[in-house]
Amino acid sequence: MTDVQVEQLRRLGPVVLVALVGAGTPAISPVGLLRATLRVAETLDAGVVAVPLADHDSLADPALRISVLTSYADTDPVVELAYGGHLLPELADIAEEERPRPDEQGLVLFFTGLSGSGKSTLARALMDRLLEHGGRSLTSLDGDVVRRNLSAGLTFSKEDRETNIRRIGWVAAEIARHGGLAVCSPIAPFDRTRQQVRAMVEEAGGAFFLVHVATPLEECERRDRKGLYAKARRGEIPEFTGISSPYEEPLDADVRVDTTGRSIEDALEDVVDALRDAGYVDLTKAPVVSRLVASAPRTSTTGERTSTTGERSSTPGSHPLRVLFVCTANICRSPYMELRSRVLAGEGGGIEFASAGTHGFNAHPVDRTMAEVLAARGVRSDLISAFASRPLSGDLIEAADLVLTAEASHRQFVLEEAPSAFRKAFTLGQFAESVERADPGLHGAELVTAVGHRRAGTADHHDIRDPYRRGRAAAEVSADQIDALLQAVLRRLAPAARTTPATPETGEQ
Ligand SMILES: Nc1ncnc2c1ncn2[C@@H]1O[C@H](COP(=O)(O)OS(=O)(=O)O)[C@@H](OP(=O)(O)O)[C@H]1O
Ligand SMILES: Nc1ncnc2c1ncn2[C@@H]1O[C@H](COP(=O)(O)OP(=O)(O)O)[C@@H](O)[C@H]1O
Repeated sequence: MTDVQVEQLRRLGPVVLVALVGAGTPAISPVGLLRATLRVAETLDAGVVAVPLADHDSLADPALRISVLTSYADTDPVVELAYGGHLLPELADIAEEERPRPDEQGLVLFFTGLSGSGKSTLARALMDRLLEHGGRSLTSLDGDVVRRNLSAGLTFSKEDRETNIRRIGWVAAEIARHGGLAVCSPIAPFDRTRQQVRAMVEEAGGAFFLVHVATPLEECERRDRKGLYAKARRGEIPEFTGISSPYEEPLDADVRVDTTGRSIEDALEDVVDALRDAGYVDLTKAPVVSRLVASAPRTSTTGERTSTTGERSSTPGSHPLRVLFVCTANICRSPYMELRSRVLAGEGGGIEFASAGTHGFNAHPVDRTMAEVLAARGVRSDLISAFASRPLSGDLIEAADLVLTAEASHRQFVLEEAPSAFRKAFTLGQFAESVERADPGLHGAELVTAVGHRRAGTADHHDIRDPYRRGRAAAEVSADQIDALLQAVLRRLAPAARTTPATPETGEQ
């Protein structure tokens, strides 16, 4: 309440102050609002009534607010407070207490930059760090993914780009309003639209943190991962940002990162440091362990749940859990994982296993050496000979509930193909380490969801080296490593299944 408003009240004579204290007060909590109203009433000839109202903030429904107020007022006039003025000094302490600490405030991390500058890559790497850290609900609004869903059908005209960015801004602001953290990574080439997003987020009580991925056009064009720059230069794509459509460099970025000649980890540190210095989140500190399980939403028992990132997670009993293993060519490590899992999980585990390769051939058999190792470890020869390799596709990732890769580079590939899979894609080693840390009471799909919200970081020792063409001994080493990890994972994913010992001597027949 401001000095202008109190003056207005004084002129009215005896008044009843109606504090609308329901959900939907954007800038102040119901308790804060009531405390402030009572304090102001002390200085006036005023009574106070607290009325809970579901959503009186909604400007779309002023009729509700007015009808509630008029029914309280009966025949007395209803007066709305004027806008403007300065906050009363006697309310400063309440306002101070109401202000969320920066590390609790809703937060929008907005990456902007040219196509190929590294926005998605850095945003994904940051999300990994945030997920390892835990403690905050996290939503990804990647440019490409938004274009396929929320903004499907929009073109790249100036007008449609602005609509696209405002949509992202609106969703991000709603996430921030509820204390969540949104990571957005569109090109967002226009300063005015970025400013609009900033205003929307701040109006919702959130903080807006702008990361300018300032990789120069020449470097983006040199990378040209999707071949779009070449097409744009040939005139095959009109209005291409940087070539035939402008990119307005931000002057208000919280951090500016040029990724040229730098590793992803190195470039990410600039963002991590800036976030820490701004007081929003300190990813250089130890993770928030206590929220490990509490923050992970449980799946409901009534059907499939679609998360904010669009990935699907199965409800126990609704369908078998679908696990997809991924390596390079899908002839050595991932077939081993797939076929060996079937043996280790046995019947009744409620899990379906599949595999694919980031550079998989179509319909190649299992590598001969690995086939021998599989046979020696109890996998039936008809299963081995029926195996046919295949390349990884977006559809396969989409259909899986859990994607486990041999190496971190495979996981990176998966996320480039399907950025929204970030909660369900892990290296096998990373997932095994994560399940060890998760609530021991969680299994199956619930365990996958929990680990998706809080996982171990990736580490070099998680990678399973490629034994292809390195002889039987190398294949055995990889097989031992995989077996140990599969045992750790399967006994938690499917505790009801019989999980056989890992060693060949005692292997399943
Ligand atoms: N004409 C044109 N200009 C720029 N980009 C184009 C265009 N046509 C298609 N693409 C692909 O779409 C991705 C950019 O979409 P955005 O939604 O982020 O763009 S914008 O913010 O609305 O300007 C962008 O993806 P990223 O490379 O991930 O940025 C491109 O792959
Ligand atoms: N330091 C770095 N940070 C981010 N990306 C990098 C870096 N170095 C090289 N790259 C590569 O640049 C490309 C950036 O692609 P992407 O993240 O999809 O960009 P954008 O989302 O901006 O279009 C990726 O192939 C990535 O591996």
